[in-house]
Amino acid sequence: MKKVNKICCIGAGYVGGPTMSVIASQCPEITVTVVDINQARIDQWNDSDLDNLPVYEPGLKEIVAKTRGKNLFFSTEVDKAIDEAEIIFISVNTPTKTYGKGKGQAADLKFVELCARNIAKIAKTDKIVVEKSTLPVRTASAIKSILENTGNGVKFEILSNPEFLAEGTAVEDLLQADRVLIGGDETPSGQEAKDTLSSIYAHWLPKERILQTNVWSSELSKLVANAFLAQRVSSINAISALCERTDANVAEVSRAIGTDSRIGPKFLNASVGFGGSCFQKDILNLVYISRSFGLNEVADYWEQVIIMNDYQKRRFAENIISTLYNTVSGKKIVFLGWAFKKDTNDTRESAAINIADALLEEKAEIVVYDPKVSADRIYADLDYLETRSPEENRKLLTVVSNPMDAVQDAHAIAILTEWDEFKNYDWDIIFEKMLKPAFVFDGRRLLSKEDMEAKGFQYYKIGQS
Ligand SMILES: NC(=O)c1ccc[n+]([C@@H]2O[C@H](COP(=O)([O-])OP(=O)(O)OC[C@H]3O[C@@H](n4cnc5c(N)ncnc54)[C@H](O)[C@@H]3O)[C@@H](O)[C@H]2O)c1
Ligand SMILES: O=c1ccn([C@@H]2O[C@H](COP(=O)(O)OP(=O)(O)O[C@H]3O[C@H](CO)[C@@H](O)[C@H](O)[C@H]3O)[C@@H](O)[C@H]2O)c(=O)[nH]1
Repeated sequence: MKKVNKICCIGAGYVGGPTMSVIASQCPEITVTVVDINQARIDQWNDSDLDNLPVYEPGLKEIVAKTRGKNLFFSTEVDKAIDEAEIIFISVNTPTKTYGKGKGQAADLKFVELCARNIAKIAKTDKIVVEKSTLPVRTASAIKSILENTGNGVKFEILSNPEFLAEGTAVEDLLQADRVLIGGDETPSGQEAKDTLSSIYAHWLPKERILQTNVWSSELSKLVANAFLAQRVSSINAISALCERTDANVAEVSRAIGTDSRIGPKFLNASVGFGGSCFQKDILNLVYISRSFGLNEVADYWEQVIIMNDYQKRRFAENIISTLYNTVSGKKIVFLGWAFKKDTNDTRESAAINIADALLEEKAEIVVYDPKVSADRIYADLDYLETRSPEENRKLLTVVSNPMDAVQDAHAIAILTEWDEFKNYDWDIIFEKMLKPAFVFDGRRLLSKEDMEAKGFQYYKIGQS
C-alpha cells in the first residue's frame, strides 16, 4: 500500500465537489485538488461567499469553509494537478448520447476519454486512475488501453470506485456510506492500488464497509444499484395508479409491504415520477448494454421501469387538465418546486420539466416557485426541449421568489418537489387568495387530504382516491 500525499479530481460537479470536500476534511494530511475546465464553476467553488457554491448540499459549505485553502483546492490548472497527484479521480459527466450509435441510450464517454488522453499525455510518474463517474461495464479496459499506449514508461492502475451518494444528502451519505466499492485488477499491483484507495476511505469508514471486487463487477454494480432503486419507485408508482381507482391508499400499501423485512420500507414513496441525472441515464445504459449482447428480454425488462416513469408524469399532467374541466388554456397554475427532489438545486430530468411542457402545450400560464432553483435554470430546462420558442416559454411561464404572490388568483397549485417549507405554509391564506374551486395537485403526497379538504380545497393526492 502506497502513502498518498496528493489527490486530484477531474470534474468539480455534484459528485467531484462534495466527495473531495469530504475526503479533504477526513484526511488532513492529503492535499486534494479539484479541477475543471469550466472556469465559472471553479470561480463559484472559490467564492468567498459560501452561499454561492455551485452545488447546494446540506452541510457542504461548513466542510468547504474548514478545508478550502488548507488541503482542499479548486482550480482550472488541470495539467498541473494531474502531474502532481498520485491518485487521479475522473468525475466528469457521462450523459446519455444525443448523437450517433446508441443515441438516446448509451453513455457518452467523450469527456472520460478526453481525461484519459490528457492523463496519458501529462503523467511522468506512476498513477492510480480512479473511475468515479458512472461508466458502462468494461470502460476501464478502454481507459487502460489509452493509458498504456503512451509509450512513456509510466505505470497506471485503473480502479472503478463508483459513487452512491444521493443529492440532498450527499455529505451524510459520504460520511456514513453503507459501503464503498473498489474494483480493480486481481494482480499484485492491482491489489496494492485497491488497498491504497481503501486506506483513504478507512480514515472514517469501518473496514467491513469497504468492498473490493474485480473491476467489471464494480462498474456493473453501480448501474444495477440504480436500476433496483428506480424499479422500486416505478413499482410503487404503478400501484399508485391502481390505488386511485380503488379505495386503497398507496401510503398504507407501502407501509404494509415495507414492514416485511424482505422488502424493507425505503424507496416506496409514490411520487410524480423519479428524476435526477442518474436513474434514467443509468437504466438506459443497462438497456443498451443488454441489447448489445442480444439479451432483448433483459433489456425490455429494465426499460419498463422508464416506461412506467414516463406514464406517471404524463398521468399527472393529464389529470390536471381533465380535472380543470378539460382546458387549462389561459389558466394560472402555480408550480411549487422545480428541483428533482428536496434539498438540492439540481433539476436534471426533474418531473416538473415534462409536466410544465405538457401544460404549456395546452396554453396554461405557469408560475414557478422553487426555493433553490434560479429562473435561468428553469428556462434553460424548458428551452432544451425545443418544444416552443424561448420567447414563448418566457411569455407563458414566469418564475417568482415569493410563493404568496404567485397564488393570487391562481386556478390550481401543483406540488412537484417535497420541500419542507411547503408543509408550513398558511394554506388558509392561500385558499383565500386563489380562484374557486381552488385545486391542489399534490405530486409528492406532502399534505393531509383531510386537512386540505376541510379548508375547502379540491385536493388530489397521488395514490389516493
Ligand atoms: N449527481 C449525482 O448525484 C451522482 C451520483 C453518483 C454518480 N454520479 C456520476 O458521477 C459523474 C459526474 O456526475 P456529476 O453529477 O458530478 O456531473 P456534473 O455535470 O455536475 O459535473 C461534471 C463536471 O466535469 C467537468 N468536465 C467535463 N469534462 C472535463 C474535462 N475534460 N476536464 C475537466 N473537467 C471536465 C464539467 O465541466 C463539469 O463541471 C457522472 O458519471 C454521474 O453519472 C452522479
Ligand atoms: O421513494 C422514493 C424515492 C425517490 N423518489 C424519487 O427518485 C428520484 C431519485 O431520488 P434519489 O435516489 O434520492 O436521488 P439521486 O440523487 O438521484 O440518487 C440516486 O442516484 C445517484 C446517482 O447515481 C446514486 O448515487 C444514488 O445512490 C441514488 O439514490 C427523485 O426524483 C426522488 O424524488 C421517489 O419518487 N420515491
